Amino acid sequence: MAGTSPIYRGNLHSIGQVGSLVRIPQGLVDLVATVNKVSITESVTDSEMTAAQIDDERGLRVELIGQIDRGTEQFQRGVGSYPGLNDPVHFTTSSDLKSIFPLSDGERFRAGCLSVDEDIPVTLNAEQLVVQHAAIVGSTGSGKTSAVSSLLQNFVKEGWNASNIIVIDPHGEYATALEDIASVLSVFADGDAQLRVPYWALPAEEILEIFVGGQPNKTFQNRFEELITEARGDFAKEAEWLDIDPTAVSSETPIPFDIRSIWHKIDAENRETRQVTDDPETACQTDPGDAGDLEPAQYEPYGPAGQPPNKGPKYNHYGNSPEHLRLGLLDPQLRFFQRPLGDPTGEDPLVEVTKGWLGGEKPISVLDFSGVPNQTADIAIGVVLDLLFELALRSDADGRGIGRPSPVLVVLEEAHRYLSDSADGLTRDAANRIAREGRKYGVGLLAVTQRPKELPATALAQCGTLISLRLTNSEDQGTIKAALPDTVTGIADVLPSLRTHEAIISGEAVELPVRAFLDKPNPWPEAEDPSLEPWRSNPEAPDVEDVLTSWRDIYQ
Ligand SMILES: Nc1ncnc2c1ncn2[C@@H]1O[C@H](COP(=O)(O)OP(=O)(O)OP(=O)(O)O)[C@@H](O)[C@H]1O
Repeated sequence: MAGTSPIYRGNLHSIGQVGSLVRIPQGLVDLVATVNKVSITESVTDSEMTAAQIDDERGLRVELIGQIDRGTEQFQRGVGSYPGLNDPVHFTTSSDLKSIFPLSDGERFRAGCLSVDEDIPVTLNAEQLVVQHAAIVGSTGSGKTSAVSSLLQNFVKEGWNASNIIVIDPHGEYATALEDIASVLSVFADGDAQLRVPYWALPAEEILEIFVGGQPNKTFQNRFEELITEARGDFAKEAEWLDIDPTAVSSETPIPFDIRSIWHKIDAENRETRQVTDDPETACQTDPGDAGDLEPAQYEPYGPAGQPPNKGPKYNHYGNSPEHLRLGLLDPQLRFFQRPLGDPTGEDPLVEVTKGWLGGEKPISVLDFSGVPNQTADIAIGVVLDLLFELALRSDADGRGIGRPSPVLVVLEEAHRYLSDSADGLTRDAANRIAREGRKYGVGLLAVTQRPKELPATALAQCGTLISLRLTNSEDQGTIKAALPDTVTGIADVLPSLRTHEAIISGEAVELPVRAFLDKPNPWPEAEDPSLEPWRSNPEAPDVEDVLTSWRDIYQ
């Protein structure tokens, strides 16, 4: 064909776009193939080339993917015959494409439209997408956050309005896009909108990592674990709603305990002076302090040159760690870990907490961790993933739990941060367990990342559907090419030149691998790049007073 952009029935057709489709008539059927590569043969040198030769040597490499029955106009995957030599190749028209790409129905929902023909919708199979895991990858600014927002908006709009979708939102980007269809829980909100991840649901080691950070004094750590085990056991004995053998409780069992009382006890041991070193009755306490208010107990200073008061048996054994723990407990950024506290006579507090994470009556829940230090947010996210997976694992298929009776989809923004080898141990294990085993128990994963290279190969291999936006880094492109089926690796060559919100979608949820424009979200997420307009139009110097006031407010 002469030229590459013919106009047919009023529409412009781009011939030979990588990712576009062609039709090859074969008797009663039309074979359909994807264009994988466009080339000019290298067998002729420039000097020998004539215009005619160049025309002759132009080539498309295509991958046969299916056939359309001319009678019924139905498309089916796979081909029954192969083209012969010199068979003509046609571009596909809108009506060909309509019979290839299924419309939204009770099983599929709209994701966007074909790049080569915006009138043809691209739909995704909801069940395959959710249960078989999926990944959305793309360099920064390629449109990942907007893509997730529009997919979720379309999904709910098209009828899946009682779903359990949990969006882990480390940067607070999704609230504006999803607030009509989601419950938004955030770390600094008040009341029911506050995101809560109780510290007592964590093993002792992680609790210390959150509140003390770094490497706490070893003696302190051992004593902390010992006291936690004791406190969890005592709670188990008392609690009416818990049916657990108190002697089987360890420092890791997720049973409530009061961390402030434990701090107060250890801190007092670290400061205690006594008249007689081995007689606790002779402690020289001047002020008992208050555990609830994090006020330390005070003691008389020890006497000079062996004079009483003497140092208590554990005086200064724990170094600065008790003080670091106190400061951690006072830190407003970590307050969301301190709620709810357990009440042995009340109800299981984890029931309310997990109901909140699942969004209550809303189909989506956004867990906004913005404002929390990365390392701490990562641990909290690990706890959420771990508990959700454990609940799904233990839910009966015909019960009222989550997982097999009602699948959960976890949307994991910045997935490389939680799945990679460098992630916190608890978080890495929880995220990888969902990637590996989630589909068996009805926990789906939608991993969103700008660094696919940093995802473990096993996690990417578990993703049945891959939505690849523009990728500019060659290592990331290599990872995605390796993850794509052999039939579409040619298409992957266009990854660096995709336009914003244009993607290659392949895998279980699509009929065929396609190059598509994903829909615009409405409303948009908080993903707009800041504008430089104020640099031209606003001559006043910035005033940060209000910002400082509201920042300080969180320390009240
Ligand atoms: N469907 C779309 N139509 C038009 N513009 C879009 C679309 N999707 C995204 N954009 C624009 O592209 C820009 C980047 O989008 P977005 O923040 O979603 O990308 P991202 O990959 O999540 O970026 P980052 O990794 O930096 O968070 C935004 O300014 C947005 O307005």
